[in-house]
Amino acid sequence: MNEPSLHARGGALRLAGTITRGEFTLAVDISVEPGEIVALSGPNGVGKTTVLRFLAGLGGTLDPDGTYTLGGEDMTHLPPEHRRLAVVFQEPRLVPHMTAETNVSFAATLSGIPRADAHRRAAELLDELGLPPNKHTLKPTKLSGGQRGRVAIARALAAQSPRLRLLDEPLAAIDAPSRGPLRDVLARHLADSDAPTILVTHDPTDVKALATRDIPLG
Ligand SMILES: Nc1ncnc2c1ncn2[C@@H]1O[C@H](COP(=O)(O)OP(=O)(O)OP(=O)(O)O)[C@@H](O)[C@H]1O
Repeated sequence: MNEPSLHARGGALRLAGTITRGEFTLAVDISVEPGEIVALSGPNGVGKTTVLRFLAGLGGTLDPDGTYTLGGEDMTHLPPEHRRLAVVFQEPRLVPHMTAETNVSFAATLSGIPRADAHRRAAELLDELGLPPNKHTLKPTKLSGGQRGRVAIARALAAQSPRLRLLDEPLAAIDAPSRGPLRDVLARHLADSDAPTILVTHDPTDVKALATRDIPLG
């Protein structure tokens, strides 16, 4: 039986096999080492988001002969909430009844950070990502798209020791002048992490600044 992996060690990602989502199928063979940041590239519709959604447990199936492991542990049937992933999806998926800061601190506490530290960490991350202090206590519906995007990035960086980071166009909603500084914030935090990271982006500057390797799909 699969136990919650709250204290499971990190390790390499191995994903191989055929992923199916509705009518769409895609053969993948992806390995990412701890600390590696891999850019998943390819044209619109090739299946980048499908791969990330499958890894997060949000949809899609892997053929019975396929492999999805982290540090050797089979993740295929582990409930999403037990996978210890840090994710940024194209739609920010914030918890609607929580404030910006609570969305971030909640992710930190779920990862084992004590509540007081989690609040401090959330405030620091939101500051670092340029969310004005008077917006920290607002709920997502009171924030702009770019502000919600900043909260989603902060949330993905708040969890301690995630086993895998999945970043799907993390800077897509960010205005052009802020993109460079936010890319630097992301780069700094990712450099400190032992988790394997998969980044999906159409921006070559992101790939150059953030990724250590490119995996073309299709
Ligand atoms: N909910 C869904 N159910 C079934 N098929 C879907 C669904 N969403 C997308 N698809 C199909 O899956 C395929 C891959 O889509 P996906 O979003 O993974 O591509 P992508 O590489 O991330 O594209 P983009 O660069 O445009 O974001 C597409 O052909 C798309 O039509």
